[in-house]
Amino acid sequence: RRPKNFPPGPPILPLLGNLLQLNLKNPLKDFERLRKSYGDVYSIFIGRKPAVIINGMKAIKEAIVTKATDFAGRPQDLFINNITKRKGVIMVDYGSSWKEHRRFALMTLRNFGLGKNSMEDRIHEEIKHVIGTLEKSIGKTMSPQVMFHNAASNIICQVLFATRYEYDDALIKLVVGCFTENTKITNGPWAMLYDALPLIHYLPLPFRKAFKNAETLENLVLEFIREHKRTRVPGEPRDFIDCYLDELEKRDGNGSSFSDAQLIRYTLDLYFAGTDTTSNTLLTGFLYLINYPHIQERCQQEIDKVLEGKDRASFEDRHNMPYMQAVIHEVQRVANTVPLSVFHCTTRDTELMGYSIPKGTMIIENLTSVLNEEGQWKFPHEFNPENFLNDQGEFVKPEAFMPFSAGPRMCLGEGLARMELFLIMVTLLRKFKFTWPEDAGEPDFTPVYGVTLTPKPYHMKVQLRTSQ
Ligand code: HEM
Repeated sequence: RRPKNFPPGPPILPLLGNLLQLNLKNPLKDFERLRKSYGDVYSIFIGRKPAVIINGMKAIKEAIVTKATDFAGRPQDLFINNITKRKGVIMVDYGSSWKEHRRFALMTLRNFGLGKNSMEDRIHEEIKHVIGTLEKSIGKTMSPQVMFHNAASNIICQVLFATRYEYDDALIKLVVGCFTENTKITNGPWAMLYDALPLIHYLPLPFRKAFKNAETLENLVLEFIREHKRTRVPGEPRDFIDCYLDELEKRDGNGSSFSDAQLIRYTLDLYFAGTDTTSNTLLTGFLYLINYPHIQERCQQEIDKVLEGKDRASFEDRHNMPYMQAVIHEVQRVANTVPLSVFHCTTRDTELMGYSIPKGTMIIENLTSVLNEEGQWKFPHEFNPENFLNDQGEFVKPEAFMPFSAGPRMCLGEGLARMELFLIMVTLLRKFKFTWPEDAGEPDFTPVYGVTLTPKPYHMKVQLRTSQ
């Protein structure tokens, strides 16, 4: 039963809750349908667990920005919490450990932006390898999926371990395999059964594979940490792990939440959060740009003009590229890369849009409902950079642009992601022309649902631009 004054929702079945009313392979359409019946704030039961779904900019902002700390928790009773051992940052509940670790990562990532071997240098270094891959495909068609995934993976590996891997490296294949399988298990029926039936936790069922994969990943990172401990020079960090080890030394014995075990999970969290998100956004971007050639050409004209005489783009150049900025933001809007954000949880009894929500309730912010919300966008249902341009052709960012979410739990890697998207897209569009292969049929823009939305695999034709 719904508690008193709880947000309304569809009738609940014993044990199953509303599971039968949702397409678990992709609930986005069901969420939209339920919004039409019950309003912007409604509830469903996932088995016996209540969850409040928040839709539309007004309600989402009231929750995660205005009542920020009330809604800044993470559920702690899910399968994924057992996999991540309640450490790291993404699934850690609101509290001092999360705060300390988040602050540390934000500061560290910001410091990488400075000086020699800055974040820009690291990204450009990786772009050279992407260009190398594309050059081998000139005049041919190629599938960009692995290339973009590896680029995003290598950029975050550079930040974490100051290392990059060849595109067919066995270690990276193992890492990607473990993460892919774990994401699938975590989103699948076995994780749901695990959550609903504690008695089955120790049975040899398919979800045990996820624990094994997690152990493999943790052992790999542990090896990196050991190697860093052997070779580091205190006070002269080469990468994120060195920075953390410096911090660990500084805090030693002060009852701090910093530890080797935290570092292992933190490293995995950052790797996981930083790869599929950026690479799926890039894949979506190129899918649209090759199918909207006039938009691609207009980007190239702007890039040529602004970068004339320069050997490479810098992130600062974005201020002189309103059209490119508009295109990248529009790509992020239609890509809707993390459609339901990461689940939140209320940290105390609270209220939202007149409803009462008890402490510990799972909160699902439906970012999809904001990124295509009618009334917030000039063209909510089409790919159109005009959504981010005013009448003078200047770049403007509407309030409803929240692919990184908002409030205290907002994406911690936003700065890095934006820099990657800008530098990669600008550099590649400057050098190459991308087209849809003549024999590829009609493009399918419908993404595949998951924690991140992924475009269906596609091929693109690569040509060197004549003006370069
Ligand atoms: C286009 C790329 C990206 C998108 C669209 C994206 C989106 C998001 C979203 C929607 C959340 C959930 C926020 C919430 O719970 O309210 C999130 C969290 C997070 N993201 Fe990203 N992200 C991207 C790239 C990255 C990168 C490159 C990193 C790595 C440095 C990263 C690290 C994180 C972390 C650590 C969290 C958890 C923050 C916390 O719980 O405090 N993300 N991201």
